[in-house]
Amino acid sequence: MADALIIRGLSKRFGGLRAVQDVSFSVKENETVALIGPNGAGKTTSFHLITGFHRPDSGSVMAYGREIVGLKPHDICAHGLARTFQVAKPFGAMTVLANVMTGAFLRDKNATVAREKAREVIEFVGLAAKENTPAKDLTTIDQRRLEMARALATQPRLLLLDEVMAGLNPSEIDQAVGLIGKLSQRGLTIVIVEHVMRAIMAVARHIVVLDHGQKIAEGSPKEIVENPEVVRAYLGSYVHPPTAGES
Ligand SMILES: Nc1ncnc2c1ncn2[C@@H]1O[C@H](COP(=O)(O)OP(=O)(O)OP(=O)(O)O)[C@@H](O)[C@H]1O
Repeated sequence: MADALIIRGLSKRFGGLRAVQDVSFSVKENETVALIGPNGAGKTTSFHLITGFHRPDSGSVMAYGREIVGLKPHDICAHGLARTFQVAKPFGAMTVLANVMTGAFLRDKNATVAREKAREVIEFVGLAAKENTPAKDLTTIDQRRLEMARALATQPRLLLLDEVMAGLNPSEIDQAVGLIGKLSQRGLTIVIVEHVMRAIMAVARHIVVLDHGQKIAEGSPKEIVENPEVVRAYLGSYVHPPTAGES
């Protein structure tokens, strides 16, 4: 399979803090890759660097054969990379439909076409009954659905999901996992930042682990949960491998 995204030597400092240090990884087309690591590891900053919200100090981001470092977020979105935000930023007073149409307008300025496209993704994420609800009145899971719908309305090839499961209860997490699975079946390439490990294990085929801005491991979910350095830096609180003497 061809590479959708090739990241090489990505670095970003904030004053003296090296938020992302020489990070490299690739994402193949139609693959779901998870970016995990402890708080402050540099995951969201990596998303900001990939999607043009921050400019890296050094490094390269090739998306579908084109260098996108230096492009504006809008142009990166037009190139097929859409993202959600850790803290949802809908237009609160606007309805679900109007919010999603703002995404659809990227591809088509015709309001009728944009409305049609927006309705299609609203239906897909399960918000059809609430298309006229103001965004500020949505529950947490519906706000996440709206975030995804806004991103999907831009018709991306690659979707970057930043902690879309934060604050969801277990059954809502299952619904979100199901939705991500359906997107992958539709052919979308997905990069997901998430702390909910059982969700990561369910959706990701490949995992990249960051710690203090550096990549400390990458591999299949099985390789990652068995990696002692990853367990030490991050997974210790989630996975308890047998200690000496246990079977
Ligand atoms: N705009 C900024 N200015 C200064 N420091 C920043 C800025 N953005 C992020 N940082 C710092 O960079 C480091 C990496 O932050 P980042 O948000 O990328 O981590 P993260 O892995 O996404 O964490 P979390 O899991 O808590 O969301 C942190 O120490 C953070 O405080």
